[in-house]
Amino acid sequence: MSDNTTTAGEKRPPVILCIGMAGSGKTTFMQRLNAHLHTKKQPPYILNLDPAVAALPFSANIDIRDTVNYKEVMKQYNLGPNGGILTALNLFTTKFDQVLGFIDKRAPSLDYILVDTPGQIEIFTWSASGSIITDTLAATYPTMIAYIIDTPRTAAPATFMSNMLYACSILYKTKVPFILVFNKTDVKPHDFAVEWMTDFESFQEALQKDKTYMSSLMNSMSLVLDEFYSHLKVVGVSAVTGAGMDDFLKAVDEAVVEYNQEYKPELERVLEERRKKKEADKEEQMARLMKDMAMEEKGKEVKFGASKGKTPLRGNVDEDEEEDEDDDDDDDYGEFERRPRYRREVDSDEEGDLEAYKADMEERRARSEEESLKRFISGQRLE
Ligand SMILES: Nc1nc2c(ncn2[C@@H]2O[C@H](COP(=O)(O)OP(=O)(O)OP(=O)(O)O)[C@@H](O)[C@H]2O)c(=O)[nH]1
Repeated sequence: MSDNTTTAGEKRPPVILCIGMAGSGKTTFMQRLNAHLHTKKQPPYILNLDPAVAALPFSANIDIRDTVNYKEVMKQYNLGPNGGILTALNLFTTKFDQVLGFIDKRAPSLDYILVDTPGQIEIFTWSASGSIITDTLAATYPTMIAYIIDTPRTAAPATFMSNMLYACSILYKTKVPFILVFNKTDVKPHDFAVEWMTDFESFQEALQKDKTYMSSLMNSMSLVLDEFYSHLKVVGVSAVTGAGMDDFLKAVDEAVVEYNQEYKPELERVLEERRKKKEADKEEQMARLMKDMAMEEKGKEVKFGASKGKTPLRGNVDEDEEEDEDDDDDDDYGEFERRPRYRREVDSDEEGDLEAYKADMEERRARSEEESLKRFISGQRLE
């Protein structure tokens, strides 16, 4: 058994997301795995995310079809089958926090959580809801992708390459541990695939036999895939006979270790970075707010005099400062536009208004609490 408990002793069963091209045997594989785990007395918790599946050969604990009627969605939104499946998945994703709540409650008694995805692979792998579901699960549970491949149909180098490129794109998009499951090995063993993935030259040889214009393109792409193969776990299974199921569970254990050693620390680093950025943003906003408030206070003060029909004077200028004003105009005011107006009006014998204003200010000062007074003064005093 894998180490799937946290340091706090909470059990975190692995989540296996089954993904595969239509007809690769995804549903049959899920059925087989479910039966296999039942015989091992480790019944899995199953989520079905395919709203269009007519009948499931196993019972799902949470079924998207119980929440969203995909045919109704098609009718209501005037959509085709793919649009209907995508919209149904989107609607379901809006409730995924509740789904997670159910899983969290059951998690301590579980060993595995299996997720079946829509047959139209791109609806899950390239949709926002697919990413949200994967990321949400991976934030809490050791989550991995089991990419089901139809082995007999992948025996040609060109289809093999296409399938690998697709798998590669999913791996780099989700970043969770990845298990390549070569299914239908009862029809064709997957040894050729393992050889192509481990021995670059043997794949080159196979490519030589392909005389189409694609072969040179594939030649160069196979070089790129070399690095990708090193991140994969590969197993061969037969969903029909049950062969290879224990190998698959071993790969799951390895994927849990990989999740804990690579994905989780990276996730924590990203979360920490986000938290720090949020904090910095908050501080910046606060600083801006304080600055704006100080400006507002200045503005209010001008209105204060004006609203009483008085000279729109700048605030608590004490006498010493007033005396200084003639000497260093620019230093005191900088670009403060109200300054010339004040000077002009004081110069035009409005000392009466000034006296009234000062008395008013004294009254205000007396009413204010010490703290707000300090803020007021520091906001208004001329440096
Ligand atoms: N010989 C053999 N046939 C298999 C195996 N797994 C699945 N099949 C057959 O492959 C066909 C497709 O299997 P499904 O499980 O429906 O495939 P799927 O990927 O779920 O298909 P969608 O529902 O279209 O996504 C069925 O006829 C299965 O019986 C296997 O291991 N060996």
